Amino acid sequence: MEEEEGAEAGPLAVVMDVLPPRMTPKEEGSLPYLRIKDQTPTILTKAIDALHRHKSEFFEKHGEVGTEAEKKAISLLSKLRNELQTDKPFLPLTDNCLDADIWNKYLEYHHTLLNENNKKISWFQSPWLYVECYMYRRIHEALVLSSPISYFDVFKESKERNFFESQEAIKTLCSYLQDLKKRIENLDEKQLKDEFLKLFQIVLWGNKCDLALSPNQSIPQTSSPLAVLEDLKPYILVNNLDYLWSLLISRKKMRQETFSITRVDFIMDNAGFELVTDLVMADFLLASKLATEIHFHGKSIPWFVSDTNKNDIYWLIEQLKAANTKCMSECGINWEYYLKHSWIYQDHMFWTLPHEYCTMSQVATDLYAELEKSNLILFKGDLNYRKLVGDRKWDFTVPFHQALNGFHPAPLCSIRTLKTEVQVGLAPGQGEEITDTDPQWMTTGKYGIFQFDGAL
Ligand SMILES: O=P(O)(O)OC[C@@]1(O)O[C@H](CO)[C@@H](O)[C@@H]1O
Ligand SMILES: [Mn+2]
Repeated sequence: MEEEEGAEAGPLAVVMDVLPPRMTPKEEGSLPYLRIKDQTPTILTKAIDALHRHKSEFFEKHGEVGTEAEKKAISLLSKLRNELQTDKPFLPLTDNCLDADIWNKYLEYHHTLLNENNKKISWFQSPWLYVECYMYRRIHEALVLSSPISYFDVFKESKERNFFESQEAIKTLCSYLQDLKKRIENLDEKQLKDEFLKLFQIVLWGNKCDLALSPNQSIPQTSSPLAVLEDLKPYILVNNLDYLWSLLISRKKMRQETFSITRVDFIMDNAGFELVTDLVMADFLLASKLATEIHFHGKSIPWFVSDTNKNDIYWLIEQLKAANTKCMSECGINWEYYLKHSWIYQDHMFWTLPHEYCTMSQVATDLYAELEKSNLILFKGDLNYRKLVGDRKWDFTVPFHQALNGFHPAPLCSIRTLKTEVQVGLAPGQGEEITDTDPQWMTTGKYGIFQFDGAL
């Protein structure tokens, strides 16, 4: 057990005096160790390759200054890769971005936690969540310091490739949505619930597609995403979708008398196919009147290779509008309109800090207050889950509510395929039973959860 860090958690330290230790790459052979050792250098190498490939574009746009900037960014990223591989201490950020101060304070704070046996804040000695987030922030710093090409997203091409390679699945989904919207008014409650459950499962399995886990390969959705849902049901380890349905349908029924709005927030994860599933779900929630207001929360900088930022959404919509399949272009036109008029896109810097979510009410008071206005917050993906439960070595049976450690802005649900060894809220014996038949169950993205917390 680890002592809670008062400086970071503030008053929370009083509520929770002991917490399980955080995941860390310290131990050779552990999953965090292997991911930092093998996967992150590959991600950096691919980022460097992306800059190389755009050399002539930088020259055409900016002349010699562009070429110099490309060289500078490459040398900063190579230096970063070297720091990582030789386990050098973390350096403070030197750019002038708004969050640099918070990052540097976080580094200082981790220094204050050090004791005799734990000598430095470095790539293999620090909490894994911090190490990974720090790497993506340093990649951003390398670009920021390389003006005039600071705008360049080193992961853009991989995100775009995922979209193109998932064309068939995207077409199937768009066509399904357009057809569903035509008949939605005539569905009875049971039929509507069936569609709700079906689309949410598509959203869940869409999270298999992240690119940080397999930097060398894109995982496109080639088969029909709808046809495989029944076969995948046994892999849903926690299924609280009924709570989500009860919450939204009861608000819809009572809305006339009591509630004026039902607000659903998506804390988004990956671009490409997964993003399409989010937009399909949002469109369905509004068309079915299960929700009246949708907020999307994206990342403000390139993050964990495939995470969605504002440009990725607008790029996707342009692609859909230009598609020569009617259902896709219709989705593109509708979603562009919704983003102008009703869907709200926000990208708070907190989402790209290394902090676990139980600190949000102190570190990002404004964002916490914003989320308190929601009626249901959907946290997409593995990284969001790690931040929700603090990336700690919890027992499988610890209740989700407890692992959230005081983070309860509104009813929330994690929708995540398992890619790291963090999981709470399982039935007694459930985790051990799966380990017997499938020892890799926590890391392959084969299993998923819909895990809800909140009052109904
Ligand atoms: O959040 P996502 O996109 O579902 O997954 C992100 C991820 O692949 O990146 C990290 C790689 O080590 C892990 O947190 C996780 O496995
Ligand atoms: Mn992601």
